[in-house]
Amino acid sequence: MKNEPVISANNLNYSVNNNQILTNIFFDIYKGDFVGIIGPNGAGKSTLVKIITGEIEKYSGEVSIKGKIGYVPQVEEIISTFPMKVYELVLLGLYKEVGPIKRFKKYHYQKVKEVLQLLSIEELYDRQIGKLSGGEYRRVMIARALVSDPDILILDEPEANIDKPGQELLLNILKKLKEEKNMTIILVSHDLNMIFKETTRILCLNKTLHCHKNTRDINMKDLKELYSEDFELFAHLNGTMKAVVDKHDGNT
Ligand SMILES: Nc1ncnc2c1ncn2[C@@H]1O[C@H](COP(=O)(O)OP(=O)(O)OP(=O)(O)O)[C@@H](O)[C@H]1O
Repeated sequence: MKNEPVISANNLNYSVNNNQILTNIFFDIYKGDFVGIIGPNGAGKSTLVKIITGEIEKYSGEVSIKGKIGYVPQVEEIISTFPMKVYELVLLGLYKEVGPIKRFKKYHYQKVKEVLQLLSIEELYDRQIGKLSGGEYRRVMIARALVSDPDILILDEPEANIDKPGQELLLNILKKLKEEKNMTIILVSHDLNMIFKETTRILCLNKTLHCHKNTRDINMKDLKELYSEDFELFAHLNGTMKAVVDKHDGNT
């Protein structure tokens, strides 16, 4: 029998100004799951993530979370004039633990070094964040999410602005976190190649939950339903994605 879920949504509904954004969402996510959340633009993926992280509080239904969450939000522009060094940004990930009054201790700085090392960016420790490349900045944001040793890591479109080698590196890091720490990982992404390559479960979301299955059980029908008539174009634009889908598509 499986353990208790670490994230559980029970009849979750969310609307803003009478605009229904999420409807009747039920799902359970278990420790060590590597979950991909996919769906078209405006499907409510980021909204769902913000509900899980607690950023959005006024929803109806129940969402229960067991464990500490590390969150890498969708790409924000780097404010190049903002005078902050990489280690200072990563330390902000420990802010909840240290609080507004206490100062960071030596071991907090050590923790920052360790997490930068894990992500192979230790040489960025002292760099100004405004001088980082887009890919470097993404990894620093992941470091900030990981520095507090979360049980659950949530990443919202982390592949944006990163080149192919950078994406491979990112996937390898996520794989390592799952294998070595049995971390629960949630990855929101439009890159279906990336999603199909490493995730174990997929949530297909478009305002309602179309399906929640093992990645290997997702088929073309599920994806066509999710992306509707735009799917053929979408598949074409994604190029090799179709091959990945076909590989998994044992039923049609
Ligand atoms: N604060 C808000 N006020 C009004 N509408 C909102 C608000 N936040 C989100 N929405 C709407 O909710 C819907 C879902 O948005 P959300 O950002 O969650 O989608 P998404 O699936 O993450 O999209 P994308 O793939 O484009 O990032 C959109 O139609 C969006 O315009």
